[in-house]
Amino acid sequence: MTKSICILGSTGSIGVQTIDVAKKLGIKVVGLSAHKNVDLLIKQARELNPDILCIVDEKYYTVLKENFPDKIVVTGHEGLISIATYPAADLIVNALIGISGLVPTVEAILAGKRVALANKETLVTGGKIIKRILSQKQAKDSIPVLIPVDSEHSAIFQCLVGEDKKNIKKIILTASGGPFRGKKLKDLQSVNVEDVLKHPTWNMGRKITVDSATLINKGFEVIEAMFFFDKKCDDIDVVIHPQSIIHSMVEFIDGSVKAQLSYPDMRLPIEYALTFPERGKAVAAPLDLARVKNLTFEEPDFDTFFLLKIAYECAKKGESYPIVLNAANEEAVKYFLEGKIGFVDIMKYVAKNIESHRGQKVESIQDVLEIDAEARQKFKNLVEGEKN
Ligand SMILES: NC(=O)C1=CN([C@@H]2O[C@H](COP(=O)(O)OP(=O)(O)OC[C@H]3O[C@@H](n4cnc5c(N)ncnc54)[C@H](OP(=O)(O)O)[C@@H]3O)[C@@H](O)[C@H]2O)C=CC1
Ligand SMILES: CC(=O)[C@@H](O)[C@H](O)COP(=O)(O)O
Ligand SMILES: [Mn+2]
Repeated sequence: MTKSICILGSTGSIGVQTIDVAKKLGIKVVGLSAHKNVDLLIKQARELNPDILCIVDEKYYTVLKENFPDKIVVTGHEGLISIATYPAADLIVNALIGISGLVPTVEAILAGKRVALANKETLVTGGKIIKRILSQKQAKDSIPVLIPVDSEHSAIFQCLVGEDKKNIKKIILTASGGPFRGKKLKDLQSVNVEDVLKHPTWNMGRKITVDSATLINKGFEVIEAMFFFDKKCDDIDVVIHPQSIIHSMVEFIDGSVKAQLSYPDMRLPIEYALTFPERGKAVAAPLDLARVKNLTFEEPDFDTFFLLKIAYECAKKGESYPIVLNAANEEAVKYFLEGKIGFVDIMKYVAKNIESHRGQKVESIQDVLEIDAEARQKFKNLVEGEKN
């Protein structure tokens, strides 16, 4: 059972819930990181007394150091690596957003750590490289080096305990459908940030909430599932399930389907990642299906939410395509949240970035980071070019 953890991104939605779960489980938190939210990081550190703290935005270093003169205080991207490889931690919880989580995941694995991975962009962008690194690491025991925190992948992981992967016929990812389920493109032209951030079932950070509204989040989860469970994207389906009670399913070759259910509460997959192969105390409310009454399912609308279709195409092509998809999307979401582009523009500009991309082989993390940087610049040129 995990005894001590570092949390990369402790001040975010997953990070805060991880602290709650760690406290309930009596797990020691020895390292915390934030990007800019130094006030919350100080509050968390006062309560948890970790050994090491990282504030990525270096202008807050002095504030942190003055508050914790006797602690290790690190900054910037290098600081994240210090947290990700901190000797006293059994397990690293990666709760960062975007590709910022990729190198810390790689460094943690190379340092012999297990990683509870919420940061799906790690596998979207670096899945091929991570898979190669993991294949070279002898698993110390039956516990995988990378444990999924993403609710769907945790659900699949739970369904696969005691199963032979060769008997998997299909993975079925469930999706809430987001705040605009049932809408058509013509209805989405004037939706604003507030509308987009009203997720119907989950309370999450801003970026993933926007990704759930465009459904690219589910596209990323298809790619994430490919790497977690060694399946091709053709064997990974998406079904719209508005209640978010079934967190995903596995269909086996004999036609039997296993599912994992609970109320939508991320503390459950977080706890499972921290306690696997045991189970912890119940943090999520016990499920009362009689109260839920209906569990409904629909086909995804790939025409309106075409980024899901594009994500499948990128998943099939692999190599640089998922990296460009993620980079363009990260930039587009940032522009949208800053009020610089509209909601439908997110999908339009990301699609344009992919259309004009000429695929490249990816052989190293350096390749990933270069392709990412190039794609971000191309996105900016595209948007600025259209504005001028
Ligand atoms: N929230 C959820 O319920 C779920 C989230 N996930 C995935 O988990 C990950 C985290 O999501 P969520 O908790 O919602 O995100 P949040 O935006 O709520 O939190 C992100 C955390 O990362 C820090 N951070 C942000 N940008 C950077 C950066 N460039 N470098 C270093 N640190 C950074 C933030 O610091 P600061 O606070 O200072 O900005 C914060 O601590 C994402 O990959 C998401 O897709 C998956 C399933 C569910
Ligand atoms: C809680 C979680 O895992 C999120 O990824 C969630 O699934 C997003 O909701 P959608 O199902 O709407 O994408
Ligand atoms: Mn998810």
